[in-house]
Amino acid sequence: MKILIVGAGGIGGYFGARLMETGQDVTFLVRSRRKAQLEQTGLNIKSVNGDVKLVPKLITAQQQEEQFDLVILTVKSYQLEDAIEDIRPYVGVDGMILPLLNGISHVDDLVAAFGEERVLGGLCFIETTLDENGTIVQTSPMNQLVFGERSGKETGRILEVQRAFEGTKADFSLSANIEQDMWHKYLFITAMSGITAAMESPIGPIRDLESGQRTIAALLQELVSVMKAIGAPVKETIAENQLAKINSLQPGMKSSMQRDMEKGQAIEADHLQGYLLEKAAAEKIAVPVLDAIYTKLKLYEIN
Ligand SMILES: NC(=O)C1=CN([C@@H]2O[C@H](COP(=O)(O)OP(=O)(O)OC[C@H]3O[C@@H](n4cnc5c(N)ncnc54)[C@H](OP(=O)(O)O)[C@@H]3O)[C@@H](O)[C@H]2O)C=CC1
Ligand SMILES: CC(C)(CO)C(=O)C(=O)O
Repeated sequence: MKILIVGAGGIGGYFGARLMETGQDVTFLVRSRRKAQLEQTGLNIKSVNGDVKLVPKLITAQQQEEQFDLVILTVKSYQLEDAIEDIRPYVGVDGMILPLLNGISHVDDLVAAFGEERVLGGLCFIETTLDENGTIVQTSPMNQLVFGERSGKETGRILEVQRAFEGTKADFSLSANIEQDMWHKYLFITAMSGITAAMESPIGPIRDLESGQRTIAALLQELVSVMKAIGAPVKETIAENQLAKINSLQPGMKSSMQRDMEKGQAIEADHLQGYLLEKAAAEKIAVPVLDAIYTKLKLYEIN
């Protein structure tokens, strides 16, 4: 299977490298600055699951006519619009697009651009960031990528993808309910990134405070009310489940949004918190904790 990974950043570089290690035919679509860096340094992963240095196959937009069976999209939400145009020539008529972005609304954008059939569901649980040399640093053991047909069907093509993902050092799992998994991850990350980024602290010290526990629980309840009001396929007990998950994370865990803020980089506030805030307004649901967190994130963006 010919695989194109769009972006060789934290998650794209990591999962791409894990696939390269098993001999998969992986190419990275990158922009010129990252291309020059990767040509000089190679693709370097420093990981609790095993370090690796590889020589990646690289292409840039409009460089060639080649088409790919599977396009794995790993850009940030605010880079999606450009990325959609850049990948158009590379998506074959039977090609599949597997987005790994946090959030949900990118699925609609991809379906609008490429059609229902082309777009799979996907998400990942991993903590990665790039250091000053462009090395991908992965700090906690979890490195899970979940994928599936959005219809939930076990199609021939999804089983082929599953075969291509076998035998890696990461945990690639096929889901029969990826739509729901994506909403659950969206709930988790909107709460986790909002809380850690707004409080400027890893999760441990926040949740150790009673007021921190109450804030996290209240935020989860608000987010779930909005999701249920707009008909998202979330489980009845999901707020409690996600609170338990947040309480079981390693205390030093940070979100990628928080790491981006620490580096002074752009954040995905509108794609994550902002999208649900808009839906809350449309549904006339009060979301005071989400309001406060979003305000803090917007102030970061403005300043
Ligand atoms: N990092 C993490 O721990 C996790 C992140 N996520 C989610 O995954 C997504 C990606 O995050 P992350 O990997 O951290 O982000 P990064 O910024 O590390 O990586 C994104 C990469 O995409 C590249 N890119 C952007 N646009 C294009 C384009 N048009 N063509 C080619 N390359 C492009 C960027 O390249 P350039 O250098 O040129 O800007 C950059 O290297 C986000 O939605 C995030 O929320 C999900 C789980 C965990
Ligand atoms: C919380 C985490 C690390 C889980 O994958 C994540 O998705 C992010 O920070 O973007």
